[in-house]
Amino acid sequence: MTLSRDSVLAALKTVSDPVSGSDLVSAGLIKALTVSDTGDVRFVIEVSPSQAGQYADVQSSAEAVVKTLADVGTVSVMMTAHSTPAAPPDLKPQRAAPSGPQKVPGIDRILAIASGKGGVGKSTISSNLACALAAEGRRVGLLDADVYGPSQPRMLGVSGRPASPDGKTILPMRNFGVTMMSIGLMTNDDQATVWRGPMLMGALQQMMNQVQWGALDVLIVDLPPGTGDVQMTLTQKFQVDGAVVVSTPQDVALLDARKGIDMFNQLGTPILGMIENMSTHICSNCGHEEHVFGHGGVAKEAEKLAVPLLAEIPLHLDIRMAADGGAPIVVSKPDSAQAQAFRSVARALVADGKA
Ligand SMILES: Nc1ncnc2c1ncn2[C@@H]1O[C@H](COP(=O)(O)OP(=O)(O)OP(=O)(O)O)[C@@H](O)[C@H]1O
Repeated sequence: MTLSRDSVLAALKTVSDPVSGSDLVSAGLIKALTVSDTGDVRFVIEVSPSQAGQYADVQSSAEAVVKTLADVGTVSVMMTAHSTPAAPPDLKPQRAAPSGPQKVPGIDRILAIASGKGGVGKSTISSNLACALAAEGRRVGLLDADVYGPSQPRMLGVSGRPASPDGKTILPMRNFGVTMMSIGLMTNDDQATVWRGPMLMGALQQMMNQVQWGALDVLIVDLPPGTGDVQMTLTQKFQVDGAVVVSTPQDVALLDARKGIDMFNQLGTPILGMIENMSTHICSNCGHEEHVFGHGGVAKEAEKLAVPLLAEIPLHLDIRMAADGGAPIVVSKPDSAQAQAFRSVARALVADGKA
């Protein structure tokens, strides 16, 4: 027998909601419930912050009741709060320093890889850069925060669900010298689309603080495309040391990249530079080069925005095949020109003390 979602929900129905008087499930407080094949259970209890005090014992009661179920594995419960409307401005001088972005213990630097538009190769760049930094001897972590299309497990050739032997911390995956965790591995495939702000915030914090990253020189965060909740939460809660913005040379991708750069500027995150991906197409048969998406667009944009152009990565069949095959080109064809393009970005970042 394997543990079913329904039996977990039935158990949670026996825990009463101290505010509405009904139970946690009927009150709609249980979110993002997942039950793995091995019976590991995770869910979020989402409450209003003004009422959070009344829920002091609810988290432990919910955990306890699920733990009594047959065939249950580890049980991981998170409590999150809805955001409330902003309070009226306090015109008195502030004494306590506002709690700004925090450093994560054990992680020396956080590097965000962003793009304005989807499908421009942000995840491909993240995985290759992570492997290239590992090849430079750096202790590298890769957090796949792309809730809408997590791809790092496939790109790094790892599968299965992350284990949590003590029910509190999560063991990351590891391959090619890179320690990897994906938010996508915490949910069922169809759940990612219903994630909302507070849940994302809770999940991102869990990824940062509860994953056993070990000591890292750099944690690369592969962000979802655009300028949404994940970007905001990451930069507001954690000290992000730099962002790399990936774009193709096309006008439409560049327009979105500009919005991304603008967002990081507003949030005070240093932009380390831009990477032009799919810069030029190199035919894998004859080596002929053509500029499928135009040429030099990102270089011009980088100059205009006064940020460095870190690399121009060609559109090459080998890069796509390596990504789909679960071993990034930096690992599978380390001597190729394409792999060397990633290696030089990694070397430059290390030389600048950025990674
Ligand atoms: N330089 C390249 N040459 C060949 N194929 C590439 C290159 N860069 C990316 N690709 C391919 O393009 C597709 C999209 O890339 P990727 O998933 O990295 O993009 P993304 O920006 O992370 O997308 P999403 O927004 O969906 O997360 C993948 O199939 C990948 O293998």
